[in-house]
Amino acid sequence: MTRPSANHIGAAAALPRLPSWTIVEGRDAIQKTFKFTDFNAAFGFMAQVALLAEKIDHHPEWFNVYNRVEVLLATHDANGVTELDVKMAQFMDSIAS
Ligand SMILES: C[C@H](O)[C@H](O)[C@H]1CNC2=NC(N)=NC(=O)C2=N1
Repeated sequence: MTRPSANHIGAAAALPRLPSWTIVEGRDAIQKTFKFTDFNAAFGFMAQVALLAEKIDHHPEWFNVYNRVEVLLATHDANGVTELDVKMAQFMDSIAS
């Protein structure tokens, strides 16, 4: 797999391709809260994302309580949103049920 570009594109440019995500206030980042049936489903989601994160060396900021996973995506090296974040967001959407 080719690693997507880590060039800065910005949250506003990413959002049209990610309709269910929102822009973070005061920071160039995007966010979404995922809800699952239970902790097992939430943690299964996180485990799948963790495998991609290691593969592309790009890691989400997230917070989990029981069936809820709050995700924030940004590329620290670029000080904002890049194609890596778009890819990660699209992958999360594709595996969340
Ligand atoms: C040194 C290492 O390549 C970097 O810290 C990687 C790892 N994971 C990362 N994750 C995210 N979200 N942004 C980064 O800039 C980033 N950089």
